[in-house]
Amino acid sequence: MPTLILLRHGQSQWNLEDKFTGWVDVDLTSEGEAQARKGGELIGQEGLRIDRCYTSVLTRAIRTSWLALAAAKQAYVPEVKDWRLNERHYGGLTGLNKTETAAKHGEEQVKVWRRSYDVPPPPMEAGSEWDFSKDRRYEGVELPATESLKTTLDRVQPYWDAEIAPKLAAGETLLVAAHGNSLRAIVKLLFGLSDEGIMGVEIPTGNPLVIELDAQLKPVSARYLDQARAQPLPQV
Ligand SMILES: O=C(O)[C@H](O)COP(=O)(O)O
Repeated sequence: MPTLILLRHGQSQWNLEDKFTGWVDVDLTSEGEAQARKGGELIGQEGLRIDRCYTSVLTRAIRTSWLALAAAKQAYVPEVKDWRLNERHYGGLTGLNKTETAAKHGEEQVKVWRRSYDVPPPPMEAGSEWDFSKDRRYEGVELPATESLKTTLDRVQPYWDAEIAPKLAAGETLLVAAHGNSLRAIVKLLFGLSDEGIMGVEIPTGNPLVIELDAQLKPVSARYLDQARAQPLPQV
């Protein structure tokens, strides 16, 4: 049965500092490393045999995949990295403290920026200290200045359709180690959630979400392996 394991990276330094991160390449904290290892141990204990791993080009997701695969005793599986699995680009909010931004613009506005489906945060200004245009990871990529969840899904979906879905359709078990919002985009797609339905979905760090799929790649079951740190899931 096709099986997809979605794993959000462990706690990053900017998760800890409560900052909008997006594409900034912030590393894991020691707590985040421990979460990634624990996620991998749980994958191993479940007897899940991973055929392939997909991750973003951001260190926190890549290292989460390495730590988890090693803890699952499957460090040898092939791994592919692609920017299209990156976190959503947080535009002009990048690097700002989330609580301070809510105090300045109001909780409601920040909730719209963080969780609405199609309202993007303000764009990143040209020449910002977080400008990624010289970063060789993004050579040839038409860089966004900001992304909503919708425009994140617009770049995740072609990758999903071309690279990930065919492997699942062939019956593989895949680990996708990525980010809160690139994974929310995949959850919206897989579960057919409405634009409102996805707003309430939160994905905890370092907690493997195992989704079994039928031959049409419709979810037949979904559960977090660490029940103590689980969040509500859409109905299958
Ligand atoms: O980019 C970030 O700041 C986080 O990884 C996800 O942030 P959010 O939960 O505020 O969307």
